[in-house]
Amino acid sequence: MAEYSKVAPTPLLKDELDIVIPTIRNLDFLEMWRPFFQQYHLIIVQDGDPSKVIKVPEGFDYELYNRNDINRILGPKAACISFKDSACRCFGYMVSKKKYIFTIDDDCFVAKDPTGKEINALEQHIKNLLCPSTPFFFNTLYDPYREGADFVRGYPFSLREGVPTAVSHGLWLNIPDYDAPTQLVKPLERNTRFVDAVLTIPKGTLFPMCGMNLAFNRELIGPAMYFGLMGDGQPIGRYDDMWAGWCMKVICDHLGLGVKTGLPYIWHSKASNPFVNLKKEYKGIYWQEELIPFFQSATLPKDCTTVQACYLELSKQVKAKLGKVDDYFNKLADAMVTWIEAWDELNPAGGKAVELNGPAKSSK
Ligand SMILES: O=c1ccn([C@@H]2O[C@H](COP(=O)(O)OP(=O)(O)O[C@H]3O[C@@H](CO)[C@H](O)[C@H]3O)[C@@H](O)[C@H]2O)c(=O)[nH]1
Ligand SMILES: [Mn+2]
Repeated sequence: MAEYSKVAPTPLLKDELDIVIPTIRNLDFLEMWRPFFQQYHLIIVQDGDPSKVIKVPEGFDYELYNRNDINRILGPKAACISFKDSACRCFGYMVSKKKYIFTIDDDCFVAKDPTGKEINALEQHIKNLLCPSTPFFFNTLYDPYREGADFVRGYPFSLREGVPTAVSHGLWLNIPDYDAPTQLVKPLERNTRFVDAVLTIPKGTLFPMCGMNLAFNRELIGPAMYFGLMGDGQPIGRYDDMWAGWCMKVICDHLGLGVKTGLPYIWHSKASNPFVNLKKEYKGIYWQEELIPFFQSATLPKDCTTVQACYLELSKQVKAKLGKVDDYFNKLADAMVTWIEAWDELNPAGGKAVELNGPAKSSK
């Protein structure tokens, strides 16, 4: 079980954590994060036109991959990495060699808590990841491992050790991550509610995972964090993180790993165009009425004891049960297999990841 303490300072993990940023824009937002991010290595996944030069502010240690790099490193397997969609960020998870990942969008800024203090979102994610989760029994006083809280009366002592935390899902002030129809009917709605809580998502419960402010233990669950085929040439968009969240949660439940949501908050500054979003999402809005029952009833065999084995089994079930919903899911099932093949190629089991050709640019 990860070392954590209610009172000792949160470990920086600066040599064990990479920050992955998908981008089609400039990275000026890093200036606001500099106090919290400067000590960490950044993996920047440049989407769209690879000939565009993305300027990284001075003083950050980074590696940057554009589409040419992805194609060069993965060859034909690059087809599983989306183009012209934030889903491309998962390439950063694959090439990282660190134990932890934090991914953030380039229109997310430092938020303030109700006292006006700037929130170090990365520090809170690290706290969440180093602290156990409690998926088997709900603690009504929220996170029992937090200073000033504990397990409440009636909470089984046999369950109080908790389980390792695989994912920490943060939230957003200002522009909430709403779907296009909700954005259209509530264009002016802003999230001003700061809820001071971290919750373990109970076993057997799915949730809509947003990739905007997300951290995970790459060694525990990395191969399941495939942000599915979206964007250019695909019939759907803005379901990349949702797909990853559903697959990840089924696997975490099977392997006895925890998933948390709540703190930390970031300040989401830019509402993407609701009409463009509607075009990307509309098939997903009705497909998901079939996808959710699929994931809710998905079971994995006992002999699936690694994330890769679970993921490949899930891809088989996707093909068998969702292929009839739309041929897209046959393609997605194949892409899930390709993703695992590429992951294992770049991250040989047990060994250091193979240095395949390296990034296009880096600060080194
Ligand atoms: O083609 C693209 C578009 C964008 N990006 C980068 O991805 C993130 C998110 O982009 P943006 O903030 O414009 O979009 P949102 O609607 O706010 O994103 C939310 O919806 C989810 C869609 O999957 C996403 O995970 C959420 O954050 C920025 O960093 C863009 O630069 C891209 O790489 N390619
Ligand atoms: Mn955004």
